Amino acid sequence: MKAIVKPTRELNGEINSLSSKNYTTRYLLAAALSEGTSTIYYPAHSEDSDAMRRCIQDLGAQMQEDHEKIVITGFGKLPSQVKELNVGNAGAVLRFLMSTAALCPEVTFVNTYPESLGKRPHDDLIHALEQMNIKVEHQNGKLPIKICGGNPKGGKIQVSGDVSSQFLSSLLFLTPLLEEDSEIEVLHDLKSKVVVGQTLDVLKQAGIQIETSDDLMFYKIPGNQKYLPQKYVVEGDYPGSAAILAAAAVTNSNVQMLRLMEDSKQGEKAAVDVLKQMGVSLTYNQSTLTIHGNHTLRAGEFDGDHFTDAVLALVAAAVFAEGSSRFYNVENLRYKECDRITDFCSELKKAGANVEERQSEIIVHGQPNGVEGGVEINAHYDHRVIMALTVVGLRSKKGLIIRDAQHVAKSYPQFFEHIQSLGAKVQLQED
Ligand SMILES: O=C(O)C1=C[C@@H](OP(=O)(O)O)[C@@H](O)[C@H](O)C1
Ligand SMILES: C=C(OP(=O)(O)O)C(=O)O
Repeated sequence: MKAIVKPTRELNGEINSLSSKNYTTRYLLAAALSEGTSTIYYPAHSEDSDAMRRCIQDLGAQMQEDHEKIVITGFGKLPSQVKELNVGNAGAVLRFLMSTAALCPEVTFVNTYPESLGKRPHDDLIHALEQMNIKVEHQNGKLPIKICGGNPKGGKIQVSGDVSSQFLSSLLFLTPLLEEDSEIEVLHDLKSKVVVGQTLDVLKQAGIQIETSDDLMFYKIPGNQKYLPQKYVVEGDYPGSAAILAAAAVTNSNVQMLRLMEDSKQGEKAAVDVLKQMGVSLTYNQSTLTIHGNHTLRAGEFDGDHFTDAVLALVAAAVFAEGSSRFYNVENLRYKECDRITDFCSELKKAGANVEERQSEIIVHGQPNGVEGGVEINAHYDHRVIMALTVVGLRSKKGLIIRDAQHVAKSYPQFFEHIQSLGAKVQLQED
């Protein structure tokens, strides 16, 4: 599918924000690891969250879903002896389930996106699993990956956190179920630290006890715990909504976004502060966020590790700011659906943006008069590239054509419908 994005000066209206992908994947897994019946209200529907649904069902979770909730009876620590799992292109789902799969004798994660997830590294998690009596067969740390488990053991575990926080989150889900107590030490750095807070939040709601150091680098996890069956309510999604906010920030706009909690633990909530710092007016009234864009943005310097999945959308906004912006501490964007520094910058340059890349930074020289556009963009299998380039296209002179725009469904299938409903001139065309 192609998205033909035309220059658009105004966006107005109200959007019922999509449900949080990161909370949905976590609640689904916590429900599956419980032996009782849990209910999740307003779960997200996207390729990634559907991948988690499908895999936990393959592992033996029973589920029934209607338009508002999903009722799940979990398998506890005794999943079905499934041989193969397909996570699609979902990194978090793969990494979280690599630990869960160790409760089965032998599970192979297949490689269905060789050009995207197939290129992402999982070595750090593999090394941690190997310390737990789990044998892992892999292709240089990449898919396909076979987990030979059956009898995983807790104890002292070290895991590196400088490529992805998902490896640590994965271990935090499995270790409470093991017979032995565990201690997890995070080596090097911990990137995307904020999202570990969401893991701990969900584990706490599921009745799991974990002692955590203040810097989130050390954990004590008692063994023999049980996930309690629970009622969970999924809040709105900041990473996806950040793209709508960026679109509103680069146009003349008056947009309300419903269901975005002001006290959310999602790191990408920082998109609100970043845009405020760039001079955009944003206000909350309970959980409705109103944004007024007036076509004017100021540049700034931002530590992108605090809002990993919103960096691309905010870089897109900075493309139109007065002055030069710097998004630093973002090296791990290189290990996502594509290389979100090199690949993203090359698409931005095609569109006419003035950007520079460093190993762990994106520098944007703003062009308040807009970029040229008039070119075709390669999506690189990346939903966040698609959304960010849509933002750029709205304020380009000749528009943009985004190829393979169907990949937006990885996290936000309604993105184009939502932005069209605000008045964005976007046409979708099947190939
Ligand atoms: O734990 C999670 O659900 C996620 C963690 C982050 O990944 P990294 O820790 O690899 O940065 C984020 O980018 C991803 O979209 C979801
Ligand atoms: C990187 C992302 O997801 P994942 O790592 O789960 O594939 C994302 O949603 O932007």
